[in-house]
Amino acid sequence: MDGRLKFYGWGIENTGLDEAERARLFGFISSRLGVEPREVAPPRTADITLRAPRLSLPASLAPVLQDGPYERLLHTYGKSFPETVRAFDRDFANAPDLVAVPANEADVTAVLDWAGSARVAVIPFGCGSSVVGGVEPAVGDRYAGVVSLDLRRLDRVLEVDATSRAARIQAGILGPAIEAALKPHGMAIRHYPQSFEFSTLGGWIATRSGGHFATLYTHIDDFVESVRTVTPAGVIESRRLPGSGAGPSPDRMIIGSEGALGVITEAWMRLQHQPRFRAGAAFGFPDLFAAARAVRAVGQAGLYPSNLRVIDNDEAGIYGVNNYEESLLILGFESSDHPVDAWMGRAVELIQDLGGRRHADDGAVLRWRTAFIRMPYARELTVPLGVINDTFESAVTWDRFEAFHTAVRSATAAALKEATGREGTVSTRFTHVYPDGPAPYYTFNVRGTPGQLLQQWRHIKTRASDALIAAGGTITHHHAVGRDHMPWYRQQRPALFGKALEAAKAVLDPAAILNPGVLVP
Ligand SMILES: Cc1cc2nc3c(=O)[nH]c(=O)nc-3n(C[C@H](O)[C@H](O)[C@H](O)COP(=O)(O)OP(=O)(O)OC[C@H]3O[C@@H](n4cnc5c(N)ncnc54)[C@H](O)[C@@H]3O)c2cc1C
Repeated sequence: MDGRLKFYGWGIENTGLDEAERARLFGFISSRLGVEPREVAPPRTADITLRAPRLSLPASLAPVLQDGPYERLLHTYGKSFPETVRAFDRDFANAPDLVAVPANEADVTAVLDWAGSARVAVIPFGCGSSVVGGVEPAVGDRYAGVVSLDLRRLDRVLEVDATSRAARIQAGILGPAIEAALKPHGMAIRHYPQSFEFSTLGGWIATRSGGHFATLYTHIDDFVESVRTVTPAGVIESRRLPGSGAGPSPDRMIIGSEGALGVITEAWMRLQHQPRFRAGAAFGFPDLFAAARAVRAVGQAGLYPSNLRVIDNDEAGIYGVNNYEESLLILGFESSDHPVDAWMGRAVELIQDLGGRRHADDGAVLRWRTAFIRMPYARELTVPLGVINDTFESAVTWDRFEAFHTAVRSATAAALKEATGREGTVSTRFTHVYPDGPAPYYTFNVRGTPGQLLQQWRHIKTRASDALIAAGGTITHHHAVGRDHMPWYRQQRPALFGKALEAAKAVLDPAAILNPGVLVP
């Protein structure tokens, strides 16, 4: 990575939207939200006074621990809306006392040993792209202090097993570095979350991230062959196996453990050969429900397209894909082995039978994809102008989908008005699709009131989350639980399962130092 990460926004310092992209963003917030665009300077390290570290550096860990202001600021927040608001408010009250940057697994163990004996909380940190409050050191006053444990020096692909198509990869490596290391072998994981450039393998595993494939290999889970985790009680490493029926899976306990059970240090990951055959098309539908019927037909036909996304009329309009006149269905197939025309042909037939209007070219798809990749840079421009912008995602079975969507969308739209007194926008897309249901992803925007943005956001988030749990969805399909989703995660998970998780945590992390407040209260 060239340059330093921003501690208040997306990507590297001095990068962001270009002039044309800013003009489009500012056009949207002024015409749709009534916000007067202007440029606001972001926070600088020198603007912020941090509390003095409550911990002194133990001599034995001196090469691993840092207490410089930039490192402490960078490790205070992830990239969620409320975190960005607080960063622009120069509120870094929960900054970690120290940042640990271990060079190897022995360093990780040493940090955990010291933290356990000194009652210090430890927050595992990949690249801080959490959007659910997963990395903020907000741990209350039960602890003598907090250390953020950044895995960025564990950044190598260690071994490639070309026969089994798998690689042993360290947890702190960023997406593009995995890609570069595997390229000479003609392989890749082919897991591309939108945050690919600035997120790590360990973060993906810890959060059960959702990636490129819209069907079949939707989550990182599907690519994990085995995983190695350092816990305060010792190391757990699962056996490399293509599959196993030997009891509950140890990998399943670690995948999605969000830094609360241990520090993932490396994993054997299943690889794919690079695709040689591809086919794709875009279709228009009058509305989301019409497109959803076609998606269900393709999703249940056993064709498993790599791409099967829907972007509703609002999302298409906001992203500049069209003029809000239709929902866009994007279809794609890929294979490293065989032509995909037969699968493509059948999917096109199903979609057209259900009313899809095939686009003559892929202009709309390209416009959407470009805006989608660049969108993360928008928040640092809109937050200081008082725009409340956030996303949330879920999954629900097809039998409930239409009622679910109607309830969630209307609760969210109503909450925007209740919170701010103003109309906002709510748009939807499907990120992933299963034979038994879709994963809908919602984005909302509204002009908020500077000084009250956090309370207004909290009201909207609560109403939307209540609605999606009441309508039978999950509080998260791939963004994870973090601190923000805990109230609804507790409602969703079976109570006895919660107890079993607490018991597992008590064994693996007896002093309860790991990411307190996440997954286990
Ligand atoms: C613009 C944007 C787009 C996004 N797009 C997607 C998307 O398409 N799909 C998706 O699933 N998510 C997405 N996310 C969310 C986020 O990128 C994912 O949750 C990602 O997996 C986090 O990776 P990270 O390395 O940044 O982890 P961090 O944010 O640093 O950490 C996330 C959580 O994992 C824990 N953790 C991190 N590393 C380890 C480790 N080695 N061992 C144990 N625990 C660890 C942390 O304690 C924390 O609880 C997006 C976020 C942003 C800001």
